[in-house]
Amino acid sequence: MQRLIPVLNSDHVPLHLISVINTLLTAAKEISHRLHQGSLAGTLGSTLDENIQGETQKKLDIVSNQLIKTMLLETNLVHAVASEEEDDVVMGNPDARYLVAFDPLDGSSNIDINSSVGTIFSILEKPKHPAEGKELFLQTGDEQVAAGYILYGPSTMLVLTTGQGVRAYTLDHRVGEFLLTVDKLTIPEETQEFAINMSNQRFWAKPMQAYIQDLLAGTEGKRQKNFNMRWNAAMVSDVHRVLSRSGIFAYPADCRDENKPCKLRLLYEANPMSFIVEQAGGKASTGYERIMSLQPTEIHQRVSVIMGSRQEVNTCLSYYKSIECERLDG
Ligand SMILES: O=P(O)(O)OC[C@H]1O[C@](O)(COP(=O)(O)O)[C@@H](O)[C@@H]1O
Ligand SMILES: [Mg+2]
Ligand SMILES: [Mg+2]
Repeated sequence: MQRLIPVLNSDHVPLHLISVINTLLTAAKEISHRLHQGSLAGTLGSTLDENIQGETQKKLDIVSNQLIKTMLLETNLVHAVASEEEDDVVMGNPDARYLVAFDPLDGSSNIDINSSVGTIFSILEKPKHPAEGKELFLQTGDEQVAAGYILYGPSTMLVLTTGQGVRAYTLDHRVGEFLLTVDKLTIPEETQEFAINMSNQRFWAKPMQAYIQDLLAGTEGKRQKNFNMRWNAAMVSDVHRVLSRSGIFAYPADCRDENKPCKLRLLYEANPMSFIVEQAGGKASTGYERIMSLQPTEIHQRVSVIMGSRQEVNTCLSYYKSIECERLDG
């Protein structure tokens, strides 16, 4: 089985970019170790703090953030980092080329129940125009030069794209290396499986309500087939299932809180996962526009997300085209 770095070399990925990816993986191996130690590592549970978005921080959110941030900045290859768990951008080497945005631990409510979580990252280059601080990261998803996630499940996996398709690697704990286990990940175009938090149903806009209603109607309804539902409550593992065996994943805008209509973050979650999904032949949209074409205005911006099997996403989007209603995400 091939190791990660020779694969990236054969894809002609620039050496400094390989080093940045490799640094992220060094941090991920440490996170994986601490997760596997569970209570023994003394890092389960919450802190008394909240992040900038008012969410309770788990101890492992903080530890993972610290590990990734410090290791990346120590390389001297990173110009700045932006993290879900940091209020502001953290500056690194002024002469370096790369910017890394990351969600250090995704699905962190799963930590204390010993269920799957992940790390998501997006790598950009310093823009050509003069920019400072947050402005550096206000680039569309199309500008990403690499994106990936590490899924800490029964095995620890890396799913990575540098814009040449998607490959999956599995961490061999005995040698401490990620080994290539899927050379070309592709999402089947059609599916009979969906992933959405159904408890928010009454708060969705009409198009999503109507679409899900037709899925639930099964063979007796318009779709004339039964659909299965799965929800792990960690985007990484829900999207990983979609990548592995087809499906549609959605966290649409809703009207629970008018100040926060969307849950998932554009820079740390939606853009990197959209890059991976599109590179695997799938599709990713807000319901109205392609996620990777959105011009970010804030680093912690949130966005409505619908992604997965191409034909199924198109079917879902047809409801947004045909049913008129006010947009909940403004
Ligand atoms: O609590 P819910 O509605 O099930 O939401 C789960 C969603 O929230 C998230 O956990 C948010 O990520 P964080 O844990 O990084 O805040 C997503 O991974 C997941 O899709
Ligand atoms: Mg997350
Ligand atoms: Mg997180």
